Amino acid sequence: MPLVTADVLTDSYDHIVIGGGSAGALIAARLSEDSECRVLLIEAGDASVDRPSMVDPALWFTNFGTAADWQYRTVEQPNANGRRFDWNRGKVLGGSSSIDAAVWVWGHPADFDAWADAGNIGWDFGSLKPIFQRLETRLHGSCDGRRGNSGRMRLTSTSDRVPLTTAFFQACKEMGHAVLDDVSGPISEGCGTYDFTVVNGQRFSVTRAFLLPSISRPNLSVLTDANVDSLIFDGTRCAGVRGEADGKLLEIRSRHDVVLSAGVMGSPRLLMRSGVGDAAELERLGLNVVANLPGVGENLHDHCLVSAFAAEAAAATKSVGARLYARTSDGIPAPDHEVIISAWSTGQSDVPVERGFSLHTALVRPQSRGRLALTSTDWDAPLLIDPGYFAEPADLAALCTAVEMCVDLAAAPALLKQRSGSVRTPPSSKVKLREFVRNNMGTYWNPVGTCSMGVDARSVVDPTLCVHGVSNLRVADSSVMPRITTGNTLAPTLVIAERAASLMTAATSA
Ligand SMILES: Cc1cc2nc3c(=O)[nH]c(=O)nc-3n(C[C@H](O)[C@H](O)[C@H](O)COP(=O)(O)OP(=O)(O)OC[C@H]3O[C@@H](n4cnc5c(N)ncnc54)[C@H](O)[C@@H]3O)c2cc1C
Repeated sequence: MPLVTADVLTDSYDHIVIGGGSAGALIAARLSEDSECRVLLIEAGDASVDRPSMVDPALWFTNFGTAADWQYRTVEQPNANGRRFDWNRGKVLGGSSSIDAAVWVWGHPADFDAWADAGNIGWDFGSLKPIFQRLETRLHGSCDGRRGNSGRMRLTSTSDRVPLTTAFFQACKEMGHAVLDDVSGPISEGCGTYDFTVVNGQRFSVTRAFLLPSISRPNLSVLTDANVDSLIFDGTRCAGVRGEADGKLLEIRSRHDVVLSAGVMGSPRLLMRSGVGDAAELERLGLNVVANLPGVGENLHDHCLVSAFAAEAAAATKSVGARLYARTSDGIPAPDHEVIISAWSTGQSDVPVERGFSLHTALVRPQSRGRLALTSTDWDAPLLIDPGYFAEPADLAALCTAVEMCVDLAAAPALLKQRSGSVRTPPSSKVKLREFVRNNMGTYWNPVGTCSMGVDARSVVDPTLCVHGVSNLRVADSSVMPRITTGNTLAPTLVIAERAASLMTAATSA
């Protein structure tokens, strides 16, 4: 891969993009389509995306705890019986899209309409739908005007139905849920198959989709193994970045906007280290205040996932690729939980892992909010990461109801036929079920929200993704989501990135 080294960098570029992850890789590729625009992309991780653990999507979790994982860890969660959680994030070109589970889901239209209703003009579903379509190519399955067929992200659908998939759909039907064509595009209530960012059995990450086809452009410089330490400000104008690569200190200027795409932890961290954040908190740490933005690091939230049910399967099966979106109560604008069926069993029980199946459920419209903060100005100091799991009691209640719905689903006649031998069910008493959920839930790897987009005093970026109170600086990644989407977060993050690139191109050519 033609990458640059620190010694060939020039003193300034038109744009500097910090973080070559999902959003940053796309933005750098898009901005460099203008051959007059010199773009520098800086990534802390390396470029070895051809290691087997990244090429084979089934090995995604084997990247955990390696050098390609930032290996963040939350603080103790009082509502999860004091447990701490490992939060994996990709530290490699392509970022978390290089180590994720490769599921592709747009989200529910109500998610984006709620962003727009909060004052974020242009972020309603109707406006974003063409961007989702423009991003994707669905290699199998119908597009029928709803989905895209000429975008860079190539998707494989799970259209080959193993008996377990058919039984899952039948059981959903028996429980009164709709059976849909697919649940990968705009989410509706019901069950269906979904798409993966996988082509011919290999991961099709953002690096492959966007960066590799652009990387030999003379106006695009991609520097890996380089850590950005802070932003340079001339007054309140962001003028460039400071960092380190190959043991060399870097100080590089940017003519136009610097784009912060360092992810849900990296972006607020760099803002705060550079003097943009809650003034009192920054002063306490001895940092100079450039802009008082109390919302930086606030609004951290995540989906949480629990394995609800496992059973020995009547026949071994390989892949499933189906899920259900449903509601735990009436009166909410969209489904609030997702049920995933997997062709292996999980949990501590005598159900054999390889010859079992499981139902997992995730709370996909959580109300709880946490925060991220610096603990010190030392780069190596751990971040304070508090997702605030179940800070709102309604979240625990909803996840318990979702687990009960999984148990009922597993008892529906169609799935009952797929079971043989041992099963693992959660406790039936309400009190014990709450304990079960507190003790067994974990991250669904979708944290967002720490540089929230909006127009109120707690927001960090405006609807054009420009940071409030300073100039020449945008944030464009999963951190700007004001509230999490109902599905996994890669596709919406790429929509944010596409929109950021369009807004920037329009601004520089104006
Ligand atoms: C294990 C796992 C499984 C997941 N599974 C799915 C899934 O199946 N489907 C789905 O839709 N979503 C999934 N997600 C979520 C999805 O991957 C993320 O929402 C999305 O990739 C976030 O993109 P981002 O650009 O915000 O951040 P990232 O992709 O994490 O990119 C941030 C980049 O910035 C770099 N960086 C950070 N700090 C600095 C610095 N100081 N200097 C230079 N570079 C820096 C990082 O190294 C990284 O490359 C998963 C995530 C994980 C971790």
